[in-house]
Amino acid sequence: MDLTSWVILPFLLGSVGIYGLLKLLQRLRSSAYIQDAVVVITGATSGLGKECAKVFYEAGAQVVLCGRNEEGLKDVIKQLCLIRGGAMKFHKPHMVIFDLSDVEAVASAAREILHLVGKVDILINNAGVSYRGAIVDTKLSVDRTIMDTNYFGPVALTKALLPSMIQKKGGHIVVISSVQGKISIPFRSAYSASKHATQAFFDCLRAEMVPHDIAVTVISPGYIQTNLSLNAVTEDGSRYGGRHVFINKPASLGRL
Ligand SMILES: NC(=O)C1=CN([C@@H]2O[C@H](COP(=O)(O)OP(=O)(O)OC[C@H]3O[C@@H](n4cnc5c(N)ncnc54)[C@H](OP(=O)(O)O)[C@@H]3O)[C@@H](O)[C@H]2O)C=CC1
Ligand SMILES: CCCCCCCCCCCCCCCC(=O)OCC(=O)COP(=O)(O)O
Repeated sequence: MDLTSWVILPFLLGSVGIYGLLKLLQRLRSSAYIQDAVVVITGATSGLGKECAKVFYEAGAQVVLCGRNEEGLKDVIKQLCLIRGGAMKFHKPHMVIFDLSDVEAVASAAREILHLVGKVDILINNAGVSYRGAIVDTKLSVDRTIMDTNYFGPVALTKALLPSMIQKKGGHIVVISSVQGKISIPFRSAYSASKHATQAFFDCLRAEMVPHDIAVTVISPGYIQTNLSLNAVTEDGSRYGGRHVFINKPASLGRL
């Protein structure tokens, strides 16, 4: 036998084997982390929230779906119950109905969540609303509406659930911000301001939660085609009702 058969071949096969084993362990560890975990998702009736609900349900999490539209939530739950395959064991999804812009409703929703499932492992602050308008024409009440939903809502829900997470010494808090939480663009002042505030608050929280083993993640997506533009609030508080036209030129700000 030559050098290839005695040294290189066993080395290559061994490396592939070890790599495969590590990958398998990694997969088992991450699915074990999600299996049975309590995952609370706001804005679960549509877009990113609905997709998160599917992914976590499919991985065996106990999902608590939050929203203000009962029929919408029931519809998502029906869709989840049709999912086959994935987790070793599926948990019946829960729903909690409240308007995120009403801080008192948020506090009682947090109590309801803890009563239903006893703890929260992962909180996904996803719900949000868009805004379109010129600053000069926009009523202050509109700025407040956007801040109430996109900033005070997630802040209030997080604060209400935080003591229970600190007590159990662990968990993960996620918030869906936006590229607009880092860069401001014209005619989106209230939205961008709400996302900048969100970024700042959750950055502070991340640092404060280090001793409690609670991870805090701010996610900043770019454009995704969902119902967000459709439901954007305009200068006078009315619904925008249109969709974005994506102009396929890299240099243009086609969605402005
Ligand atoms: N789509 C995009 O391009 C991007 C989105 N994002 C962020 O992602 C998150 C999800 O948005 P996306 O999925 O796109 O949008 P959707 O409009 O599809 O979903 C928004 C969700 O938030 C809920 N929601 C809105 N206001 C309230 C409220 N006051 N109380 C309770 N629930 C409420 C909606 O409920 P209902 O069905 O009752 O309206 C809906 O379930 C938002 O925070 C958004 O800012 C960030 C960057 C890009
Ligand atoms: C060298 C300098 C380059 C500077 C480039 C600036 C580019 C700015 C890009 C801004 C991208 C914003 C992505 C926003 C993602 C987001 O939150 O999308 C949702 C909305 O904005 C709300 O939807 P609507 O359709 O109502 O705007």
